[in-house]
Amino acid sequence: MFQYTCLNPISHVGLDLLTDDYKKTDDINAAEAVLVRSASMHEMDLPENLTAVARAGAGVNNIPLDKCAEQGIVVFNTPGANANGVKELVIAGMLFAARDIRGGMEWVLSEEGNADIAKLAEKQKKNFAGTELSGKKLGVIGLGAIGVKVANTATHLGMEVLGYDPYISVNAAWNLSRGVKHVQDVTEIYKECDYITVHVPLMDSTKKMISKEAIAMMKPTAVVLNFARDLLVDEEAMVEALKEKKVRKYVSDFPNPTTVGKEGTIVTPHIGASTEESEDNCAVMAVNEIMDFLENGNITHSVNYPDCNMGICQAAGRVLILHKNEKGMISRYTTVLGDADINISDMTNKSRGEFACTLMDVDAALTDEVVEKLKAVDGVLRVRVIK
Ligand SMILES: NC(=O)c1ccc[n+]([C@@H]2O[C@H](COP(=O)([O-])OP(=O)(O)OC[C@H]3O[C@@H](n4cnc5c(N)ncnc54)[C@H](O)[C@@H]3O)[C@@H](O)[C@H]2O)c1
Ligand SMILES: O=C(O)CC[C@@H](O)C(=O)O
Repeated sequence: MFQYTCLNPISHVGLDLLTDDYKKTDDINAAEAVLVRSASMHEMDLPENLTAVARAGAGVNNIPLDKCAEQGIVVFNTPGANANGVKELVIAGMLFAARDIRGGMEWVLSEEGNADIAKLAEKQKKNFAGTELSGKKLGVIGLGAIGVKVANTATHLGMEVLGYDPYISVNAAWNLSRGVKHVQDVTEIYKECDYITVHVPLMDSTKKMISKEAIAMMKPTAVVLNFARDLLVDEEAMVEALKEKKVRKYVSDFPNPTTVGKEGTIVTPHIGASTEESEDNCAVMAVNEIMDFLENGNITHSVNYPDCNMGICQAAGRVLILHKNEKGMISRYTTVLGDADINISDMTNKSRGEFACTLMDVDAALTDEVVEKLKAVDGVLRVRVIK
């Protein structure tokens, strides 16, 4: 029986995949797996029992990835599972910035009960006029799951699209419309674009990447959209630029005291991924990742360990070892198993930065003594006997 806990509401479409071998607990100390969305895990003590954290979403800045890795806890995310939901809201964000849809709706509500509203509207509508997206230049910074979808859709709206991503994956490049111009220098986007949208992960290297200097390069008519994370933008500088009419609008999905209610801001309550479809997709992917990890030791879409997969175990036993990426680790495991007269029938070893994993199928079940010897190898962070 595997115990899991949810730190945020997770769609039942995903949770329903869990078999009778899984039990939900509210006690994190009893849980082997955590399912989480945006709840911050940075201040949490990570219990001994915990072996896996699945983020039902893309951004993992709410999870202490290295601390988890050091404790042999594998962290997963669900790449692309909510990308369409975010893309659609980004397009809505552009439309809300282009035309005063909200002002117009508020005016209509303020005239509730006015029998002459239809006539009055014809006079008032000039106050809510705007511009069209077609023919405008859009710059997309970060061409991953979301950025590619936004860029491709914008080409269908008649926009001229510039994309910037020095680390673009082969898969993303394949999916990118040929109509998108791939720029090497992000300042081209800052200087030339009418709409600039950012879709990169929040990391030390991307914090405040939309800096005061970047904002100063923008056109006074520019609209900046941020559906990634608020800390990616120097928002103090942004609010100042909006006040001085040096940029036109800032559309953000991350409410905070710096931006809410400030001139030129349009802020939504982190609802980019809040669609039935995105929530279901994320939950299904997260639950499948957790089940394959707990039942088979396979790692798919991890963000702190390498991916590693040997399918379903057909041998007498399987063991997963999470360890430091150091020289000589495998020879130490094979020595322990050889000394115990246990043959390895299949094995895979993968590394990612400082961390690595070794998955081994063996011809005999491992005794407690052998497991203790594997745990005692210097550099080993966790040993999980799968079978
Ligand atoms: N508003 C929401 O509800 C919501 C939902 C999903 C994701 N997000 C945020 O959006 C981010 C992006 O999501 P995604 O699914 O597209 O992720 P992704 O990993 O598929 O794409 C991120 C892209 O950013 C690129 N990148 C990294 N550093 C860069 C840099 N310095 N300059 C340019 N490009 C850079 C990467 O190469 C990658 O292609 C997430 O990390 C998350 O913070 C928000
Ligand atoms: O879980 C959510 O609603 C937000 C998800 C989003 O911020 C993400 O990074 O995937």
